[in-house]
Amino acid sequence: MRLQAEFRKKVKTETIEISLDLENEVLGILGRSGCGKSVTLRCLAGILQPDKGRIQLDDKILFDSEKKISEKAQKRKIGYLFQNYALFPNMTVRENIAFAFGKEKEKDFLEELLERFYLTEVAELYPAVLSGGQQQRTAMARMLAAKPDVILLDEPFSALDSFLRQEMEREVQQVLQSFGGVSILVSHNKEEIFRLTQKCMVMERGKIAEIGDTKEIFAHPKTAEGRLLIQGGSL
Ligand SMILES: Nc1ncnc2c1ncn2[C@@H]1O[C@H](COP(=O)(O)OP(=O)(O)OP(=O)(O)O)[C@@H](O)[C@H]1O
Repeated sequence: MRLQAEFRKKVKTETIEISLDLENEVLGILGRSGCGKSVTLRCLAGILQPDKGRIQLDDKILFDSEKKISEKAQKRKIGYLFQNYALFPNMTVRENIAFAFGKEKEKDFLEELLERFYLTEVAELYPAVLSGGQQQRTAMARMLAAKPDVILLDEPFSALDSFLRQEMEREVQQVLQSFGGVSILVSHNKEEIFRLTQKCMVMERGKIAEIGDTKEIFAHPKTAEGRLLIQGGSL
C-alpha cells in the first residue's frame, strides 16, 4: 500500500501543511504540543477536511479539493486509535469489536481478535470496568476488525502508567509488524518513536521541519527543532 498526501488546513493562527509519500512503513510524528499532529491524522482519516490538497491510497483518491472528492471517514479503510480509545461505553468488549464489522458477521475473526488481544475473559464486560491495558487492547481489536489499509495511532500510550506502557508497546509493535502496511504513530515520547518507526517526521508549527529515516534523524537531526526534540529536554 502506498499513501500519498499533500494538503493544507488552516487552524486558528497556523496553517498545517503536509506532504507525505509512504509505502508499507511506519512513520513517527514528533512535535511540540499544538504543532498539528492530531489535525494531520484527522485530515488523513477524513474526520477533518483539508482546505486544499489531495490524499491518495494506491490508486484510490480519498480526497481531492479540485475534483471535489472527499470520501467519508467510514469508507477510507483507515484505522484510528484515539488517545482515549473512544470505546462505546454502553457496549461490551465483544459488541465494541463487532461494531467495526461490516454487514457480514465474521464470528471466527471476532473470536480470533478476542484471543489475540487476551480479551476472551472480559468479552462480556463494559469499558468502564476494564483496566487501561484492556481498554487499549479492545480499541486495537476494534481497529483491526475493520481490516484497515492504513493504521493511525495518536499517542497510544498516553493514558497508561509506565509498567503498562512497556507491555502495550510490545503489543503495538507486534500489531505494526504483522500489519505490514502504512502506519503513522504520533507520540511525545522520542524513545517510542525510535523503537517503533522506520521513518520520522519532525513537525514545527504546522509544517514539516524534517523527515527521513528514523535512525538517521535521531543520529543527526538537521534542524534546530529536530535537535531540540531529539537531543534536548523533555517535550
Ligand atoms: N477540529 C479542529 N478545528 C480547528 N482547529 C483545530 C481542531 N483541532 C485542533 N485544532 C487546532 O489546531 C492546532 C493543532 O492542534 P493538534 O491537536 O493537531 O496539535 P497536536 O500537535 O496534536 O498537539 P498535542 O501534542 O497537544 O496533542 C491547535 O492550535 C488546535 O487548537
